[in-house]
Amino acid sequence: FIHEQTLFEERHLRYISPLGKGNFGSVELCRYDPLGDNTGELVAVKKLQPNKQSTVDDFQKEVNMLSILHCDYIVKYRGVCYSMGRLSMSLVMEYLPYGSLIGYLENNQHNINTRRMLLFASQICKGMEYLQTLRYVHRDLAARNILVASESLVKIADFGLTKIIPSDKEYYRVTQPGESPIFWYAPESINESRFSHKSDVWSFGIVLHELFFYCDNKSNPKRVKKKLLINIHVHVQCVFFPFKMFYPCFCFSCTCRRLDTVYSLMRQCWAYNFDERPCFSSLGNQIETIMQDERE
Ligand SMILES: CC(C)(Nc1nc(-c2c[nH]c3ncc(Cl)cc23)ncc1F)C(=O)NCC(F)(F)F
Repeated sequence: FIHEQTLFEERHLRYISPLGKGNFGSVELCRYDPLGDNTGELVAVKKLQPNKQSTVDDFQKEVNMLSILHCDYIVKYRGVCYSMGRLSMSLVMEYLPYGSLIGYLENNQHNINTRRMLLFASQICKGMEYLQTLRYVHRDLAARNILVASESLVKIADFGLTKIIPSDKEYYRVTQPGESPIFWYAPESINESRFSHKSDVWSFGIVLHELFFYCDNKSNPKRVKKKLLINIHVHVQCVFFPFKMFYPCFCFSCTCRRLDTVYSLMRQCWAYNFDERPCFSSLGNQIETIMQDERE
């Protein structure tokens, strides 16, 4: 079934530049300019590229899932654009000028402070709490999939891998795992292709690491893992217990007086047994508490 969808006419959608390649599609920056005088709004347009992994049906599901999300911490869906006589479809989303969080951290690593990163972390928590109320499992929570809307607002984006947990289960089992970003995956997701809100919590722990300890390339998760892959064959424990890998290179670009409390948040998210991991509301409360302390 098609939700009431705002229709963008292809002839008014002016291509500006490529934004990037996400799950199942490339996203372009366009201006929707029906008046033809360049006063139209900038939008991010995700074109479907049906391939072995994704069909038009999957894309329609992603559109339907996004179209019902209304949350300050989730990228806004604007509508759809049909082209080639409804043969191909594009997803139109709001354009956020500051780009992805990972790019923002790389470009601003020396002038973002602990308070701002705690604020971003609590906003991601709130966005994930909202998704959980709809039984959505994001399955690709990572700083590359968070957008920066302003100096004080981030939003969760890229719902290409998101699944809805059936009402009679507490997890979603994926049949054909795609090119899995295993470094952000919980052990049960790697071992059994099992995804739940608690596997999103594990990924949130990695995002916390990206936020707080992303001070330069050498401590960024992918490079740390690559270095390990090159230097030694990675023991299971290194992938499943990121803290074993990170602790030594916990460097600080920000003088965070609360290393132990932020680090304990990550440790909670990285509990091997998913039942022992906190839920997003508990994580949100703990982050708010650290923010209060930071204020004193
Ligand atoms: C695949 C795509 C395009 N990649 C990028 N988007 C944007 C980017 C910059 N501003 C944006 N406004 C809206 C949207 Cl959907 C993307 C962007 N900037 C850089 C990207 F690599 C993307 O969707 N990434 C996930 C996201 F970053 F959105 F979480």
